[in-house]
Amino acid sequence: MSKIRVGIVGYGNLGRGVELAIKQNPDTELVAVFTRRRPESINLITKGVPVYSIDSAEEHKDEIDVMILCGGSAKDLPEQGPKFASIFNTVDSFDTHAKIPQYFEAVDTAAKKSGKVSIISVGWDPGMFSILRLYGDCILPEGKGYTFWGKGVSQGHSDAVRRVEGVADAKQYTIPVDSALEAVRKGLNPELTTRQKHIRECFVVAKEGADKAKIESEIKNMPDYFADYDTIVHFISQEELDREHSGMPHGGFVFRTGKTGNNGENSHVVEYSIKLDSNPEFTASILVAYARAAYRLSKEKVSGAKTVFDIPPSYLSPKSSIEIMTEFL
Ligand SMILES: NC(=O)C1=CN([C@@H]2O[C@H](COP(=O)(O)OP(=O)(O)OC[C@H]3O[C@@H](n4cnc5c(N)ncnc54)[C@H](OP(=O)(O)O)[C@@H]3O)[C@@H](O)[C@H]2O)C=CC1
Ligand SMILES: N[C@@H](C[C@H]1CC(C(=O)O)=NO1)C(=O)O
Repeated sequence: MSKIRVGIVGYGNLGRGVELAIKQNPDTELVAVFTRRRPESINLITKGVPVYSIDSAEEHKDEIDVMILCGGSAKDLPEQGPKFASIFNTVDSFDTHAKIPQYFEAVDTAAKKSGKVSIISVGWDPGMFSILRLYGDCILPEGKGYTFWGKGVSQGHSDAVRRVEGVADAKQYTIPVDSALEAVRKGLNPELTTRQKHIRECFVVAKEGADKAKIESEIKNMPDYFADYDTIVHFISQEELDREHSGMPHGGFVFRTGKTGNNGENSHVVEYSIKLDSNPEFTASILVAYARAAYRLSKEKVSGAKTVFDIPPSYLSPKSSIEIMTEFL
């Protein structure tokens, strides 16, 4: 059986994660990586896979079944998402939550015109956690939903900080407020603002001569990323960032608390959790599973933009539904 031919656009943390995830999925193969940098400067883990300039991607459109877009959501995907949807079947991890509606429309217009399928905002949040929130909302309509992340490294927020003028490198930690988390776990159904649920802590390497006060202000006031949070900014050296903050662990929780019964006499607390050693490698594994779904949808001549809500779970797996249903026994 022929393998699903995958391309990667953008070779950063997520791009490397996808390269590794493809090795763990025998029905897929990595065909090529596309980058905005000099291709010869990119050292892949997989020998023999070509690296091309992003500008040459269309020349390879007949060689690739699904292109996985690994650019940053803050600046890259708003342009790359629609552009690549006009040429390839795509999967991406766009995670600027507030901007997902307009991103969906832009990608949908391009994909419908090209007859391609594009699954957007794939990952764990948005992505898997979105699905868990939907289940909770549907199953316990008389209830409340809560999402907590961390403590861990948000790739989206770290990427957004790295794009600030004067920043050479950065990592952002998301820290849940313990008292909020415990109140939810106890089923107290607290009313919590965004600011009451998480703190954001950034470790930033400033470029030589950069205006640190301006950088700090731009971070703390950044709409959709930091403006609604209490944010701490530390300026450190590149050596310290590399030494103390090289990992990208993360994790999170999705809760649903609700009542059932004639007079709401029965209470329920549903909790899902993940604990990740590598945020990018875990996210990449989700992207590759959805690349399998995009491939199957393309064979059914489906086109346009889709979210994770539109994808039958069985399309993620190389196994049959019945096999999956019983294999845990
Ligand atoms: N939905 C979800 O659950 C999740 C979503 N994400 C999303 O994934 C996005 C990508 O994250 P991540 O891979 O960590 O971001 P990176 O900063 O590592 O990479 C982003 C892009 O920057 C370029 N790049 C990478 N390294 C360098 C470098 N050393 N010098 C110059 N350019 C570089 C690459 O493009 P090029 O090769 O073209 O230069 C790459 O595609 C995040 O913005 C986030 O939105 C991440 C985790 C979870
Ligand atoms: N999209 C996130 C994945 C989770 C983590 C997160 C956060 O820490 O704010 N929000 O969603 C990421 O880029 O890591």
